[in-house]
Amino acid sequence: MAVSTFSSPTPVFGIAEPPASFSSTAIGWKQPLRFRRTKKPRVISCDYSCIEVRDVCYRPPGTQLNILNGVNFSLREKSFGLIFGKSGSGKTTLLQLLAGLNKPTSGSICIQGYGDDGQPKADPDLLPTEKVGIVFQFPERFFVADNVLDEITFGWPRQKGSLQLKEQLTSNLQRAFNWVGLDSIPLDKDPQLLSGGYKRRLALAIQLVQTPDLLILDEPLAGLDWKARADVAKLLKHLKKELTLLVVSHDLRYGNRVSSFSTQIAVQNFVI
Ligand SMILES: Nc1ncnc2c1ncn2[C@@H]1O[C@H](COP(=O)(O)OP(=O)(O)OP(=O)(O)O)[C@@H](O)[C@H]1O
Repeated sequence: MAVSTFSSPTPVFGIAEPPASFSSTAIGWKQPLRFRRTKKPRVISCDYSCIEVRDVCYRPPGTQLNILNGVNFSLREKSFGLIFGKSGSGKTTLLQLLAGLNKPTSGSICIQGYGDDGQPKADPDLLPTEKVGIVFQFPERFFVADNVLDEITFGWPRQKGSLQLKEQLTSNLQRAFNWVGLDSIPLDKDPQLLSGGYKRRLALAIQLVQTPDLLILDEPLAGLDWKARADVAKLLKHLKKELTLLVVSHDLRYGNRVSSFSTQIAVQNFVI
């Protein structure tokens, strides 16, 4: 498995050496690092932070074999990263660690702040798992409600005392609907009657209400037709302006085209 990161707002296909701070270790599958940069990074003279996975190993409890061995990568805020690797190489395991569903056996997952000189500003903080959103594969299969509003508010607190939190969530909901372009959809519509692309938008909105800093998407385009793929890819490109995106794919060809994840599909949309 390999991890690529991109910080360019407009991806253009290209290959470059990884920055010094970036390294990757093949996991299970001995694949050398593939790093594709889209453009020369802009030199931004201000502080910034990176989500950093440092020497992470994971061995499931009760087993003798590490699924992940010394994984390292750094993903700058508001950038787009891709985890790709063969089936069984450990992608899902890694995203479960990032989302806090499991803990690394060793190593750490943290946020490191840097000054404009590129030097770490202070000790890193552990990545707060409540700031990580995750959209699993085929999220629409897990829809439980019979209307859009109930679907999106399904996990909200039900207790009386949490009015302030609900107000905050409602305001976030409005923003999330605008972000993903769901504002024209009636809230009483059955989610199962939405098109494939709109179902994915709804799954994204559910996560965006919680205002994550990092949004992980497992195969976000899987099972969609070309139009819905173009639609969702365009949306992801838009979302990258607001938060950090990490996309997981088992399709190596998809990985090879990662830098055109947004642009190729946008071109396809343009041509058609
Ligand atoms: N709890 C566990 N105990 C033992 N082995 C496990 C456990 N969880 C996962 N594995 C094994 O670890 C390996 C990596 O699994 P993982 O699901 O992370 O791979 P993946 O890259 O996401 O695969 P895919 O692309 O097929 O979804 C697999 O061989 C899997 O069988």
